[in-house]
Amino acid sequence: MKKILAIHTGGTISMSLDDQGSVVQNEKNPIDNNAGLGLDDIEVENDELLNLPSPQMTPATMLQVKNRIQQAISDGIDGVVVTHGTDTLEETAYFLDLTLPNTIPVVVTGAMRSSNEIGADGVFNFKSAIQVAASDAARNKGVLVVFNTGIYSARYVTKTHTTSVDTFKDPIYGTLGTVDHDQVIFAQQLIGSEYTEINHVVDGVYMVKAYAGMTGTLFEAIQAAQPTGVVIEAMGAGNLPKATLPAVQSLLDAGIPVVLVSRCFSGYAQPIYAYTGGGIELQSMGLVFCEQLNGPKARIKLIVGLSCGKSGYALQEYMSNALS
Ligand SMILES: NC(=O)C[C@H](N)C(=O)O
Repeated sequence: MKKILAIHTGGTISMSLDDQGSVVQNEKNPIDNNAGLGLDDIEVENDELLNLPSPQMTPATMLQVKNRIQQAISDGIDGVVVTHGTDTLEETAYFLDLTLPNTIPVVVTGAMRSSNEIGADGVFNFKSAIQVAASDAARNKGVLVVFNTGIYSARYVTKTHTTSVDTFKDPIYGTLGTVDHDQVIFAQQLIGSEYTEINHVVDGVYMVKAYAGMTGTLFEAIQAAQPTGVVIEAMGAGNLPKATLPAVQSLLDAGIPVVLVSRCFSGYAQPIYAYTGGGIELQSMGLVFCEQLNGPKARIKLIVGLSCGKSGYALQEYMSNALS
């Protein structure tokens, strides 16, 4: 019999609707008793590690989850499920993907409707995640996100809708697979995987989104805060308004790594344009293009890279390698 560890961290999956119609936290997690799962051939052990709405997750709490999983791997567990709030689920999932060895299945899930709402999706997603975590086919696929029958790579998956149960999508590659009743089916392989050992996380990695008419003000404020790194969600394929350039140059001159992604929902950030503020100029200034990641994920990767001591060329290579 496969043994799966379910690590609960909070979020709507652990919450319920009160008499006023507000979604509130519970002291006792309603899904940690395995009731109604109907999975007699899988042993599930529950660990209430955290009980946080996911906007309160931080890189430090992500590290706590990573350390708990690493301990479970040493203890010989067959697979791990992490339940999590959906707002920052993609960040924790990618953090785990970057920092855990790619061996046993590690599956992150959550819910969009709290436990006592009509059509609550928590138990269904929890069951699907356990099925994937217990599946041999899910090994060596990196950290996975299972939601509303879809199986996604943690590297690309993102929350696309504020309330729909069909919120998680991979805008570049689609699903890796699906959970259909008792079957776990994979249609795609994971290409490339790299894991980085860390035992602490750096602070001071900021993220800012570009907009029409942007000037250097936000970059100056960030520089005044003595950042360890900056991620910019640039426009289109990777361009910035020219009024931002002196302040961005000043960050680079101070030796602060500045990573560029696109603010577009899908596609790749690439140095294509040669006009002032275009990607070609930004790359020659020293900004690092991070091709396929969205802003929050590029920020997680920069935190992981800096936390394991990477700098200079090694950090640039790490950030621009699309397959880790
Ligand atoms: N659906 C959810 O889990 C959203 C909730 N605000 C959270 O992330 O904790």
